[in-house]
Amino acid sequence: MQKSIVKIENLSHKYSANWAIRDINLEINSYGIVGLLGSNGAGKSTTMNILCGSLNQTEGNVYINGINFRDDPMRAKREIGFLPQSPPLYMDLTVDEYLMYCAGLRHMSGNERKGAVKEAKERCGIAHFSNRLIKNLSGGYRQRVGIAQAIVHRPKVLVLDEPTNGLDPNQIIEVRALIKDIARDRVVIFSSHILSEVQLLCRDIMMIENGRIVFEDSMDAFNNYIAPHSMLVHLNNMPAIMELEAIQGVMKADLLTEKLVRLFFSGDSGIAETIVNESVNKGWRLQEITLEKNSVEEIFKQLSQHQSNNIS
Ligand SMILES: Nc1ncnc2c1ncn2[C@@H]1O[C@H](COP(=O)(O)OP(=O)(O)OP(=O)(O)O)[C@@H](O)[C@H]1O
Repeated sequence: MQKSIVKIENLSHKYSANWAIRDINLEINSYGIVGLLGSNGAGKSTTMNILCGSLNQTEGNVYINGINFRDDPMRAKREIGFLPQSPPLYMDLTVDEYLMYCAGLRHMSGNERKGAVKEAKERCGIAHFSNRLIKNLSGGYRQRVGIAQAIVHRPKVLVLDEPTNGLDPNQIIEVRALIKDIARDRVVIFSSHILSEVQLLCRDIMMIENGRIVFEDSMDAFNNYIAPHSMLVHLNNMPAIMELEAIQGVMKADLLTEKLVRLFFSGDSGIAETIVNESVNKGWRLQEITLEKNSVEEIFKQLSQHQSNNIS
């Protein structure tokens, strides 16, 4: 049977009296980016810290390449790289000094270190800053150095806790491109509370809310789940509601004002075009159509609701 690259089994963690995460299960069997999405305080950092061996869980097991963290933490840690929310950088070291130091912390031999640092710098696009003090780098380049320290020992699993937080828009684009490239030959677990970022980068998505998984599936399945199901239609000559509800694909029409109606529809993407055609044919004088997308908060609410309905 093929070993999972990452397997999390019934993971729970409690800080003093309060459970921060409860019964998290996850299995990753192929390379690519898995997004961990959750609002503030949902339990992302707790999950990631346990996954990297920085925090000892209260209950459950974490396996990296089949190695149980509890049984052999040293060997499991060799397979994993971690960039925490605040990158662990030494500002008064140069990029080379810092990465050599990190390779040493990863128990790489003297001979091995030089090649590994060179490779990590090239992969992260910082080779030209080898002798620059870290404090003299921009935020985006510091983040690249943070990613380089996390991959210097060539781990097959990389965990990034909100890696684009605090960067300017150009730096965000560059760091995202770097993460995409790095995920070609490893698993990257990436946390964010920005839905659009996770949608852009990730192959799979896991959503946590109040310490519990509320959604876990492919990005495609998620996008289907959150596809808009309603639209606002502004018509100068509003027809009877029954006439609107008779349009194929329209489930329900709610009249909001004399000229504004909300139409609920099933998953059909051609519905807007149908409305335009009907409006032209019947002289409804269409002014505007707006698809109504769910906000992240609404999605969390729906998913949490869905989960508690399933439990009860
Ligand atoms: N060291 C700690 N001691 C006590 N409670 C903690 C500690 N760290 C986190 N918590 C609590 O555990 C819960 C989960 O926190 P966690 O930091 O894992 O969430 P998060 O999803 O990473 O949030 P954020 O996006 O704000 O970083 C929160 O209720 C938080 O207040």
